[in-house]
Amino acid sequence: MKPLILASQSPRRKQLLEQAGLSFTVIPSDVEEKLTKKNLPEDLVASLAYQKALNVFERYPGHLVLGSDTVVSLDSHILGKPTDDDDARRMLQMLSGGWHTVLTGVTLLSAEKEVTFVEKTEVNFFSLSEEDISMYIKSGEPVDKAGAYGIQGLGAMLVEKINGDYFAIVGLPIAKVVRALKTFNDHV
Ligand SMILES: Cc1cn([C@H]2C[C@H](O)[C@@H](COP(=O)(O)OP(=O)(O)OP(=O)(O)O)O2)c(=O)[nH]c1=O
Repeated sequence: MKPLILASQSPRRKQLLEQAGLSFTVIPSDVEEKLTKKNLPEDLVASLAYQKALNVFERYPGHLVLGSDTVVSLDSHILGKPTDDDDARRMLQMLSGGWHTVLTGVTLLSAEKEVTFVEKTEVNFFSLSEEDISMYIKSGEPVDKAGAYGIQGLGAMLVEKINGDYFAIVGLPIAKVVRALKTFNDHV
């Protein structure tokens, strides 16, 4: 297989690829993420994952590049990373006491082949008091995370149930990524 590049600044994605025992280099993309309202969340994460992969592939055309993007979707709202504490509060209030969907788009891109797919996981939050939300925001954890929480950290305390792939919530559906990578084996 061609040398693999993870086009992501996310420490969680790096950790998941390491957990899978893969050798790779991290080169974050410099794609500016725009959450356009008109996109369906599926289309948005697929498009951003592709843009991130392409951005790095153009600099390293001899490599196999992995790009990814995660958003939270609730009714017709798409939640990315909060812009500040007030935005994090608004998001956590919206997510309190109900189900939402976490969508993670993945693109694998080499000179010979491209695969893009979207993984959806349903997450049910406990009802959160204002105090729960304030304490969680104070922890600083919401800052760089879609939907203003991280299930792998303190955010685990907010979650009553999930339906789907836990690792896709953290940022990468790792088992499906490894299976998709195997389809690139012919293209050495
Ligand atoms: C919902 C949720 C999201 N997240 C994270 C995963 C992603 O890193 C982040 C969403 O932002 P992304 O824009 O998908 O990724 P990123 O900016 O961290 O990294 P890059 O664009 O370089 O790949 O939210 C968690 O870590 N835990 C969670 O429970």
